[in-house]
Amino acid sequence: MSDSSYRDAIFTTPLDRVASFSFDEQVVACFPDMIRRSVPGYGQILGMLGVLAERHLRHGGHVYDLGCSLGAVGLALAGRLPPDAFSLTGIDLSPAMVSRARAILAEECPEHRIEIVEGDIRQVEYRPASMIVLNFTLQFLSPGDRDEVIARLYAALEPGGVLVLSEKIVAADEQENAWLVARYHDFKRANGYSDLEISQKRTALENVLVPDTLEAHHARLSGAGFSRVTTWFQYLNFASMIAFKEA
Ligand SMILES: Nc1ncnc2c1ncn2[C@@H]1O[C@H](C[S@+](CC[C@H]([NH3+])C(=O)[O-])CC(=O)[O-])[C@@H](O)[C@H]1O
Ligand SMILES: O=C(O)C(=O)Cc1ccccc1
Repeated sequence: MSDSSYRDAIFTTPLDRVASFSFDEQVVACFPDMIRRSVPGYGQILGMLGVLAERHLRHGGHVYDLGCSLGAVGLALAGRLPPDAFSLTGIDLSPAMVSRARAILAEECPEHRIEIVEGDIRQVEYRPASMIVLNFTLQFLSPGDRDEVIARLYAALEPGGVLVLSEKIVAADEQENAWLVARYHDFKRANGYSDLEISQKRTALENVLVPDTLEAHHARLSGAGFSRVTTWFQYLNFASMIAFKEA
């Protein structure tokens, strides 16, 4: 998949005015490279999603991949599970992402029952599901919309179902947060991004990607009814949680 992806050079040159980040054609063309160089643990999380599905997804159950971008979650599950093990609906708001995702999935796993729908995860009518994945998507919704989306996903999950939520996070303690952000910028530098790219991307993401604390995520998930919530992964200011609905 990354073979057909360009290197992310979006913020390499100085811009008079840095526009807000959006998932347009330019981002789609370099997205696999961008996300791998920008999200600590991205590849490891995808690998583990397949393992979590093997353990927690009811055989033949339905999966939602919300904010699916190029369909990486569906590809990861298809890489570990046979076609009869699950069906999956990926949903994304970006038309450019959706058309590219459809092409990738048709090419990579034509036997698996994976459909990609263009839509807003705040408005979809969900059908019963055994597993729901939000892999770095909730962070792009307005903070005021997040409780309701999680409550609706809880309602859509079958008893015994799981929700996996991966997010960029902020630490409540200012010093701890400053250290995490500084090391995150070191991580990006180590992955070939310049100081200019790091700072222009940061500006572009202001008010677009608004991170919550891990505590706020746990409180939201528990408040929606999930009986158990575990942070199973953290790498700097990026984390992934799994929430269980009572069987
Ligand atoms: N309201 C919305 N409804 C639907 N989609 C949305 C909405 N808002 C944003 N998106 C979509 O959420 C995706 C977030 S990227 C997910 C990576 C993927 N999960 C991966 O595992 O590769 C994460 C990142 O780029 O950091 C984008 O494709 C948006 O169009
Ligand atoms: O690059 C960043 O600063 C991030 O927080 C991660 C990211 C990755 C891809 C699109 C938007 C944000």
